[in-house]
Amino acid sequence: MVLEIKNLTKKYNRHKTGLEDYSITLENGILGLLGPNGAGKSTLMKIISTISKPTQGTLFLDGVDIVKSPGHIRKILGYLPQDFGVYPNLNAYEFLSYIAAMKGVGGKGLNQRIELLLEGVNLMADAKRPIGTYSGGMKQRIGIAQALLNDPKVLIFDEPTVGLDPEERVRFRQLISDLADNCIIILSSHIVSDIETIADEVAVMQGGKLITKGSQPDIIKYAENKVFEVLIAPASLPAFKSKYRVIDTARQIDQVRVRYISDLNAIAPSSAPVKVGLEDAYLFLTQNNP
Ligand SMILES: Nc1ncnc2c1ncn2[C@@H]1O[C@H](COP(=O)(O)OP(=O)(O)OP(=O)(O)O)[C@@H](O)[C@H]1O
Repeated sequence: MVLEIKNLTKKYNRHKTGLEDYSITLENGILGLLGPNGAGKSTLMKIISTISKPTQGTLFLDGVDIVKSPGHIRKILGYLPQDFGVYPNLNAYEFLSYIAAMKGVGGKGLNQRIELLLEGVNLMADAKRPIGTYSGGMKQRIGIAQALLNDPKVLIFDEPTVGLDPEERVRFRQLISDLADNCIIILSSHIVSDIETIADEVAVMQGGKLITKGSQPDIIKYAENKVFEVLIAPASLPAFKSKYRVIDTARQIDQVRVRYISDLNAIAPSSAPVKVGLEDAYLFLTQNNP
């Protein structure tokens, strides 16, 4: 499948723009959306899910205009919104059966599919108690399961790992990695490491705009030779922070190890370059595009 998004703009009102002239082309595989609060990640996901209409721009899925024909994507869409709500009195079976009915998914295999999904998100043991008694992470997992009910070909997860413990994060990754060959999967996260372990490609967004999209090695290249480490006295840290863009600090016995972004010709004395990762590149890119 190919999803072609061109010159997408979403204006909520005269003062609020969610997306501005946003163009991106997606094919099967996992795209990680990274961006600070207000970058436009949810706005983009809502427009692709046809929950929200763009002010301008086009979205074509395999050549079909999904703004004009939303039904074309809805029947193959799985969507976990950021503010996913549940019916607290229903148990997991009942809830998934209800969502299946809403999506027009039925047939003989439905119960088996529901069980498979409940196993996939590790909720089998709790499937018969009301969802209202679930923890936040368990509710999130039922949200993940409902998105997968209709065997989707376009899967959109807005902050899917919120509330999941490390073990459940791994389980989530496994669940969606298996689908990525035949599916366009888009997921947003504030946790760079979640995207890092799973995404084939990464799109970095800020202020409603796409800063860049590419494979992880391509994105990481932006920060090469731009990130350094130095040991300084704790008392010098405030002055250091006012001069450099500090990414991270780690307290040593009587010093602080500071990781920071700088041009090579402006680094602090005794600094050493570091091997950069996706988080460094993300911070570098969003810092340079205020
Ligand atoms: N319904 C709305 N009405 C007015 N402005 C909105 C609305 N929804 C989003 N916005 C604004 O659009 C911009 C993009 O918001 P969006 O929720 O898409 O960002 P985000 O990247 O998903 O952020 P977060 O990570 O905080 O969820 C923000 O400035 C936000 O305040």
